[in-house]
Amino acid sequence: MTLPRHDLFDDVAVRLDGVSLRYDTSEDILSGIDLVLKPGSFSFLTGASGAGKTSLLKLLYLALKPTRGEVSLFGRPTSRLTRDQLSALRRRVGVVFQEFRLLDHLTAYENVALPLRVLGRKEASYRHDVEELLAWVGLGERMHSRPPTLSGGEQQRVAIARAVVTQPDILIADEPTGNVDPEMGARLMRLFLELNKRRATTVIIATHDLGLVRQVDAPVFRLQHGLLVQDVEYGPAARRRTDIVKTVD
Ligand SMILES: Nc1ncnc2c1ncn2[C@@H]1O[C@H](COP(=O)(O)OP(=O)(O)OP(=O)(O)O)[C@@H](O)[C@H]1O
Repeated sequence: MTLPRHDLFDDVAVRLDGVSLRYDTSEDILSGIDLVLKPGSFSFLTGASGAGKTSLLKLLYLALKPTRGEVSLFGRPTSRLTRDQLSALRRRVGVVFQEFRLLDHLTAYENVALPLRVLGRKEASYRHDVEELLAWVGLGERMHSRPPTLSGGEQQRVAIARAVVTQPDILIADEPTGNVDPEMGARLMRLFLELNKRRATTVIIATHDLGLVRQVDAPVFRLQHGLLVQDVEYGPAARRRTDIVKTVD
């Protein structure tokens, strides 16, 4: 019996096979990228400004189609899916955008609740969860404030709460600590780690903040000249190994 292709990859959250991306320019921004993210994994994506991090994330949350190659989510190749099938897959992916994309005329609470309203949920069924989530990200006191009156770090946390309120299987965050000080950056990182551990959410975070990357033992994928390499180990365990080598020397 021949299995449908997606059954072969059921233990994979995200898979890229030979993915290339070219905008309307002559050069590939991303070139022949292979990537596998296991369910429940936590990883970083780094690379210089303009290396293609945001572009790669857009492919992962199906906002862009690759020029060549295949993007599969949860074992399903996406290139031939209908619009409705793509929407269903996208609902399992939470995104924290680089520029937040909050609605200024809604309160923090309303912004976070919006994805649930769009899904047709009644407020009584989610009010408690949304309030609890806002308290979890440290915004219990500010939940009725509108984004323009919140600091960058507070807006960032609203964006994170909104991305996770539907309990996505995959969380994609683009420079989620770009607008906060190192202390807040470390706090946000703890939120991502907790989410990853509590719900086994697959998390991938694009950042060029290597200070942040060094706090966590997680694979680091680096984009360079359109290629993806996974050879960088920045986390505490990697540093301990380096220290041992130094001691032996
Ligand atoms: N819609 C687009 N049309 C044409 N070129 C684009 C488009 N979006 C991005 N690019 C180009 O693709 C390249 C990669 O951009 P991308 O935003 O993915 O990089 P990045 O690594 O996320 O950068 P940064 O760290 O500065 O956010 C850049 O040269 C950028 O100018």
